[in-house]
Amino acid sequence: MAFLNVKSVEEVYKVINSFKVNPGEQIVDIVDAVGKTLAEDIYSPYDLPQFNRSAVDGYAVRWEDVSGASESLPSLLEVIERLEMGTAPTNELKPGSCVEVPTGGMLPKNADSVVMVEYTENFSDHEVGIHKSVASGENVIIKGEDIKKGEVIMNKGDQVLPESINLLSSLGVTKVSIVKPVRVGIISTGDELVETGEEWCLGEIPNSNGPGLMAACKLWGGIPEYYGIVKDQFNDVKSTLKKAVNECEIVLLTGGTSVGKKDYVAEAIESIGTPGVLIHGIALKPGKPTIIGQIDNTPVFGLSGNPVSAMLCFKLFVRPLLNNYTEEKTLIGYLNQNIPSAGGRQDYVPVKVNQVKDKIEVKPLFAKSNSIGVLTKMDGYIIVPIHSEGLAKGEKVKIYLKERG
Ligand SMILES: Nc1nc2c(c(=O)[nH]1)N[C@H]1C(S)=C(S)[C@@H](COP(=O)(O)OP(=O)(O)OC[C@H]3O[C@@H](n4cnc5c(N)ncnc54)[C@H](O)[C@@H]3O)O[C@H]1N2
Ligand code: MOO
Repeated sequence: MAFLNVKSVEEVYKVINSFKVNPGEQIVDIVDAVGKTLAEDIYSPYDLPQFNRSAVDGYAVRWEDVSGASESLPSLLEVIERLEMGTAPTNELKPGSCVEVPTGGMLPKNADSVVMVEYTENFSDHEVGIHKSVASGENVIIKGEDIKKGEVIMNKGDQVLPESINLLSSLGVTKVSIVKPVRVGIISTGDELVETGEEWCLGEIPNSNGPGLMAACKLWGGIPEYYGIVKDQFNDVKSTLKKAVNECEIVLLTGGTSVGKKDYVAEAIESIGTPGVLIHGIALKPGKPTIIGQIDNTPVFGLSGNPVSAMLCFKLFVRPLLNNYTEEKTLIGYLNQNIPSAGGRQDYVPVKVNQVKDKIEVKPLFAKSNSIGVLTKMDGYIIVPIHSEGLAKGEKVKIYLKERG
């Protein structure tokens, strides 16, 4: 039986890394680019800041005019201008003069430092006493100190974050080119399935994989295209798959991956185009019967009908193709009981974590891959390596936390 020739997870990643998913590029408003991948390097059109600015509310001075100033012997300076925020000074400093500046305000020519207002005393509208000396450059943000004109501020391939939008806005950049979100076709196969929201009879079940996978696509930067429920009929699976392959960059099917009489997914993939099925069977639990194929240039995934397996295999194998990859968050904890394993396959065991005093306690949730409830009860997974026959109580483990985007 084809899928008994299982491939290791590493071999699967080699196949996945060979896939070229190229949805093209698109220019969007910067706020709409958040979470997306940049398709271009971005160069700064300006120095940042664009002018020498004060970091404090105070008086812009020439440092030598206030050297030696103290409470008992203040330096007396002429106030030649009181600068309003958002305007440029109209005067330049001459020896013995100063300009009052607000935080962020532009420094007049020849000013090299700013004395904080707390260390000054207004003698009149045009005279201020300075009670403290400053070093040259003190309380000043120099033009271009943050970013230089022409500097690469973001690289092609970077993920756009809210803080990137702040930076781009500060430089007047309003649109950027991003990699278009990947369109992912989702087909739920199964005679027993009804759409969520519809009534169902005993023996039938609501299609939970369809909405679950659509949500996963959305969360991780793809655009889900839902093709509905398809009965376990070879021709129906084939025609829907063909349509989805023509319209999407990746196609997912759920159900029909095993070796049951009405499991047609592998056959349908083979019947449409080449190279067809590349992998059928992975040394992985849950997810053993997973199918990975390619029809012309479109990767096609036959995910197990079992929801725990479908969601895990999406995360492991489909998500890296969505151009939205961020490092997985992990935690270190200690098992509170033994976990047996058959060996010869990599086990992903759902776990709950609890902080007990100064230690993270890890409780395995021994759930079947059809136990949907575990998807919300679990905090993450731990991995039992392929050649291990289990993990022992007290063992230190890495927890791959359930991700939220
Ligand atoms: N003889 C063997 N049988 C099975 C093997 C095996 O090695 N030899 N492997 C088992 C494993 S492991 C898995 S995983 C499943 C994979 O089954 P299929 O992908 O063919 O899925 P179905 O049989 O269609 O459904 C399995 C299960 O999931 C429910 N399901 C299906 N679709 C949905 C959906 N959209 N939403 C919610 N639930 C769904 C379905 O009702 C079944 O209960 O094969 C084992 N069998
Ligand atoms: O591989 Mo299956 O998802 O364990 O039941």
